[in-house]
Amino acid sequence: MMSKSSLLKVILLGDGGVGKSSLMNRYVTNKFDSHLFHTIGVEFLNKELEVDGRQVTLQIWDTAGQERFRSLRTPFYRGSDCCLLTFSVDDGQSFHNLANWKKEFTYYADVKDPDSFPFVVLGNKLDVPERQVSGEDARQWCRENGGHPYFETSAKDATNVASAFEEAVRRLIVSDDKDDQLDLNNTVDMHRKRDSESTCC
Ligand SMILES: Nc1nc2c(ncn2[C@@H]2O[C@H](COP(=O)(O)OP(=O)(O)OP(=O)(O)O)[C@@H](O)[C@H]2O)c(=O)[nH]1
Ligand SMILES: [Mg+2]
Repeated sequence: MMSKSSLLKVILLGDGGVGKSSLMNRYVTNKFDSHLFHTIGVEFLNKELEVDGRQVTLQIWDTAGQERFRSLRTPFYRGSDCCLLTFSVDDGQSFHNLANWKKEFTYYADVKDPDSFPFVVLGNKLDVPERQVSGEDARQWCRENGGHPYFETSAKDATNVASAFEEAVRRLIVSDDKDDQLDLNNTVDMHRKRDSESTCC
């Protein structure tokens, strides 16, 4: 049950250089640095926000995408409420690697039901004219791999960055309310069982 002001852990995964750190920095500090160093391990920033009337503290975990840092980042996957699978639209290989990132996350985060886990897919660097990945190909991948929401973003000019993070939170609120509804229904069922017991004696 999400308390009034809930802490939600969102993790950014994807190839080195696709723009994960830039997306986090743009969203939290509204800054963009065109000479960012590669992330080593993980870093996180918090952001308070209100989505559909709910106060949320978003804890955004930014991970190192380079293969050599795999052992440094994987211990931090557990406990994530949402995973932002990130590629850049000017890097076809980073798009083809999305499946590997999803598999790596599912394994190390010990996700019980990957089909219902909230993944959101981000195609970053929308501002770069030389696209290697079309929006249609990306949307098709999302449809065929779990119906994940897809956003095309630019950390450089801030296009769609806030809406991508807010959609991730919205998904969590919706799924949490569904869980609550399920809990509520179970409580009501329990009540009905007691009635039937009382009639049998
Ligand atoms: N044109 C453009 N450049 C971007 C964008 N986002 C990031 N970059 C640049 O791409 C390079 C890599 O960005 P990072 O944010 O460091 O990428 P990363 O995914 O964190 O990389 P790792 O830390 O190695 O995993 C940097 O030079 C950024 O300035 C974008 O939306 N548009
Ligand atoms: Mg980084």
